[in-house]
Amino acid sequence: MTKKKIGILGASGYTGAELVRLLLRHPKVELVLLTADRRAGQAMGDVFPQFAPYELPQLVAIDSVDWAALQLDLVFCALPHATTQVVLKDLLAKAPDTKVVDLSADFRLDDAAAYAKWYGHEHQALELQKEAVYGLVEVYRRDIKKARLVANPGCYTSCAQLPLVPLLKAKAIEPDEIVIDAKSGMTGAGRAAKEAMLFSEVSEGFNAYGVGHHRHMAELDQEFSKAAGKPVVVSFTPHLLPINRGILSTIYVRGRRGKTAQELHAILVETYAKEPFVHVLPFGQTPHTRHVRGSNMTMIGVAADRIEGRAIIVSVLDNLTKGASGQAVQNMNLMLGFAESTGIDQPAMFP
Ligand SMILES: NC(=O)C1=CN([C@@H]2O[C@H](COP(=O)(O)OP(=O)(O)OC[C@H]3O[C@@H](n4cnc5c(N)ncnc54)[C@H](OP(=O)(O)O)[C@@H]3O)[C@@H](O)[C@H]2O)C=CC1
Ligand SMILES: CC(=O)N[C@@H](CCC(=O)OP(=O)(O)O)C(=O)O
Repeated sequence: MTKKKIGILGASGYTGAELVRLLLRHPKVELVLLTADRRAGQAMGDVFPQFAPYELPQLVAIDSVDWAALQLDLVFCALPHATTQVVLKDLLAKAPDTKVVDLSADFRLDDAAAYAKWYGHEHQALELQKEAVYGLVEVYRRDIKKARLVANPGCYTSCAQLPLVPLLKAKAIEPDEIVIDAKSGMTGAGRAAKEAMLFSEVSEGFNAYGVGHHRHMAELDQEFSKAAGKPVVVSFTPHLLPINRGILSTIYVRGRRGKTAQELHAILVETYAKEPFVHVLPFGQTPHTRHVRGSNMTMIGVAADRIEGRAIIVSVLDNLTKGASGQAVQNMNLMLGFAESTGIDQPAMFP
């Protein structure tokens, strides 16, 4: 079988490099286009020495790409939000048969007004915003298979949605009493240098940020409202953890109509019994970020709170894998008709 032709926009960033790492082992695709901005013109192996032993296309500037001539089967877009919508509008106008998995936040929100409110400007590609399918595979698998443009979910939001969406759909928890206390490793902030991200300023410390106003609340509200069948407003606080990879969310919920923590656990066990990338631990056990590092797995633990009627859920994933590039490859596998786990079934690196 001829291999599918794949491009990665933003291959010199963290999620772009993670895509290259995963796709080098994928038997059904070949990487024919890698783009960069500041690093355009360089070899991938010069930017990331771990790729020097492999044959890869040189990094090029997006402006130099002839989309109509290339006719790629699928493009992963790993660019900053806002830039993404301009680039993809142009790409899909010139190559309408190319499929796209977008890792940015640009196409995750269904509503133009919500986008403008949370991102501070009008969306530049409203038609594409309407067309995009939200790419959390465990929830939208059937729609993703038919989609041309998939909006890969956010890393923080995936970590919270995987335990909470099934519980909201089952009407097993109070939608108005969800509290998500989330901590992310530093690669979540991308590779572009910022003073606040220096080792000397991040190591041996810990802080909350975006308190009460982080943009990921819009994505959580949207997806939780769909799952609950009524508007949900969620409490979510992100923290910057001085580790490279990983997100751990501690989530506080109240069972509805007397549902116990054991019953919530049973719903998650049943929901995910056949899912390759979500593992629910035995009741009372909780996961560590090391259990998922470098893998596409999400691990979920449920325990009873001492406060009657409440439960504590702990969910972990690797922000660069299930939180971004692994999830994106899972989406690609569905969109191109491959087995869903192809190229992303490696277990975690430990320690
Ligand atoms: N990091 C994470 O854990 C997650 C990230 N995301 C999202 O994925 C996207 C990529 O994130 P990440 O890989 O972390 O980001 P990085 O900052 O690490 O990489 C950004 C990439 O985009 C390129 N780029 C930047 N500006 C432009 C521009 N104006 N035109 C063309 N190319 C440009 C950069 O090129 P160069 O380096 O050569 O300048 C680089 O290749 C973002 O939208 C982010 O929100 C989603 C989930 C998780
Ligand atoms: C640690 C850190 O800074 N994390 C980023 C989220 C990661 C990301 O870029 O994800 P999205 O694509 O979902 O926006 C943040 O808080 O904005």
